[in-house]
Parts: sequence; structure tokens; C-alpha cells
Amino acid sequence: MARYSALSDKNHDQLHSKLKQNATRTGILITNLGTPDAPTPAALRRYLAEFLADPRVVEIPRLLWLCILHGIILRIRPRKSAALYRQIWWEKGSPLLVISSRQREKLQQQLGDAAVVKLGMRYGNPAIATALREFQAEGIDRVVVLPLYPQYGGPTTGATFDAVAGELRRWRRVPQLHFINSYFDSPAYIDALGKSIATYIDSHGMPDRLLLSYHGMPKQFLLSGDPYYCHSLKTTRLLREQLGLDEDRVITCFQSRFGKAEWLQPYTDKTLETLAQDGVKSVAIACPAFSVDCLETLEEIAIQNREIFLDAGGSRYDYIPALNDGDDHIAALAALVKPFLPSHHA
Ligand SMILES: C=CC1=C(C)c2cc3[nH]c(cc4nc(cc5[nH]c(cc1n2)c(C)c5CCC(=O)O)C(CCC(=O)O)=C4C)c(C)c3C=C
Ligand SMILES: [Fe+2]
Ligand SMILES: [Fe+2]
Repeated sequence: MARYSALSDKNHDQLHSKLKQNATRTGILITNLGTPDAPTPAALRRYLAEFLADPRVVEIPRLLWLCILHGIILRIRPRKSAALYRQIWWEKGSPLLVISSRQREKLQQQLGDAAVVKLGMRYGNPAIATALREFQAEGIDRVVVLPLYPQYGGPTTGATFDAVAGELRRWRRVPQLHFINSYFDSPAYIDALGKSIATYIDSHGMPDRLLLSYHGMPKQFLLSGDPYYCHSLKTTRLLREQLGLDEDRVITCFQSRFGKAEWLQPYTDKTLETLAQDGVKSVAIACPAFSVDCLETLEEIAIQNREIFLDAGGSRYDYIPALNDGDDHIAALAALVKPFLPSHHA
């Protein structure tokens, strides 16, 4: 009896072997915010226009904000920001991108053949959509997305999800997808951070205060339900416990304020100024929300805020670098994705 078939059996088998080609390999997409392509006003204008137009990042009524953004901000900030980026730019490019690429390579080495690790940036290049399409072209139908933001934030983690979903909504066949939306309390991450701070204290001595400076966001985001602030405080508490430090030695603060609204407090720059005025002589400062060093750590924290503290009477200021592509960090990232690799339970 004739049966209906859209394909001959032979063609169907061929199609199947193609579709199943890479079914045992898992795609790992690590992501970060992104960075301008060059430290120039033109590149910054492109980058900031995309970034600051995202309603996850700036929650001001659309039409009003787009007028302010294009009428004022994008006429002034690109030149200012370009000058700041020039101070920290490396021969190989933006530190954020250079270090992220190294993280990708090392994570690939650590995970071996079971995984294909790619890097995607939320704004600018290499794009998240490009990485997803490469997985598709390689026949990979399981993807783990790991945004490298330990503390969940709508403007960061949430916006990353938008980029993933925005690409996949055009696909006929959506891959099996795991989205790791935070790891602020993951033991391996806390352990890696704790070790990097302990190593610092061992070689330099305990400073009068240890500051943990997280990227800020408008206070209204917290009031509207963003868990970022709570995640940040929890990271601080776990770190303090791991290091065995007293509560009054460790200060949580928030940096990189933008615009006129109130942001999460206390502000890092104001805190440093007040501490110095109150007679605190030495501080060490780490930025647990930054998986890699970038403008906000290398320029704002390591250069600008150092000046603020020293000018206000402090005498010793040390920035403890981000975990970057250090072995402990890569091991911590591997631990986050391993449960999703097929071999995990084998
Ligand atoms: C305008 C509002 C902003 C919010 C909210 C915000 C949240 C936020 N950002 C990070 C991490 C990074 N931010 C970086 C750069 C950057 N951030 C803002 C503004 C907001 N961020 C601007 C305008 C810029 C561009 C630089 C400048 O012009 O000042 C970076 C990358 C820096 C680089 O080296 O390229 C990171 C990383 C977090 C974690 C966060 C809230 C959870
Ligand atoms: Fe930011
Ligand atoms: Fe809370």
C-alpha cells in the first residue's frame, strides 16, 4: 500500500544524519556587556546609542529619553568617554574584549570536546546573535547561556536574555536552552574571589577597610523588584564569612552613577572621600560584579577613585583586579556549566 511521504527514506536518513550531526556537543555561550570598537568619539557614539537606547538600561518614558539621548547625551558623552577609554586601551583592543576572549579560550580548554565555547557581547561585537548562528551552523542543538554577571541585574542579565530571545524568535527550531541567570552565591565563585582578596592581604597586609564596590543602578530598579542589590549584599556577606573579616572592616558600595536620579547607595566615590576625611589611611577595593576588568574598574576605580581617596587625606589605595582569566575563575565558570554537559551524569 502506498503511504504518503514527503521525502524518500534515503533522503530522510540523509537529512537526519545532518540534523543529528553534533547532538552530543553542547554550546556554551559566555556573554558580557560589550565595548566600543575603538576609543574614538565615532565608535563611542555607535556603542552608546545602542546601549543607552535599551529600555532595560534607562527607564525614562521612551520619546522623552530618545530626545535627551540624541539631543544632548550623544553630542557630549562620546568625546568624554573616548578620552577615558584611551587611558585604558590596550594594543590588542579594549581590555573587556581582550580578557573575555582569553576567558573563552581557557574555558574551552577546561571543558574539552564535550563543549564548544563562544563569546557574545550584548552591545557591539562579537554579537550574541552571531554566536548563536554559528552553533546552529555547527549542528549544535543544546546551548547554555552564561552571562558573566554574578549578580542578576535587569540592565545586564535581563538585557542579555532579550538578545538571545530576539535572535531565537526567528528560528524554526529553537535549541534546548539553559540560561544561567546569576551565580552571586556559587561556592566556586565566592571561593575564587575570596582567594584573590586573601592573596592580596597576605602580601600587602590588612588595609584599614576593604571596599567591595559593585556597579550601581537607579534605586528605583530595586524598588521595582530588581534583585541586584540583594544579590550584591549576599555576595559581600559570603565573602566576609569566607575571609573571616569583621563586619565593620568591610564596606559594600556602588559605583558608576549615571544621570541625575538617586542610585543605589552608598556611592563608592563619596564613601572613599568620607573615609579619608575620617582618618582612614589605607583601603583595598575589589569589584565583585565585574567578571573582567574594563573601563569601570581600570579607569574609574583604579585611577579616578584613587585620586579622590588620596586627595582627601588617605595614604594607601590598592585596587584588587577582577578575576579575569585566572585559573580559579575559569574553574568556577566551568563548575557552573558542567551540570548541563551530557557527560555529567555518565
Ligand atoms: C545608564 C545606566 C547604566 C546602568 C543601569 C548600568 C548598569 C550596569 N552596568 C554594568 C557593567 C558595565 N557597564 C559598563 C559601561 C557603561 N555602563 C553605563 C551605564 C549604565 N550601566 C555606561 C554609559 C557605560 C559606558 C562607559 C561610559 O561611557 O561611561 C561596562 C563596560 C565598560 C567597558 O570597558 O567597555 C560594564 C562591564 C553592570 C554590572 C550594571 C548593573 C547591574
Ligand atoms: Fe554600566
Ligand atoms: Fe533585600
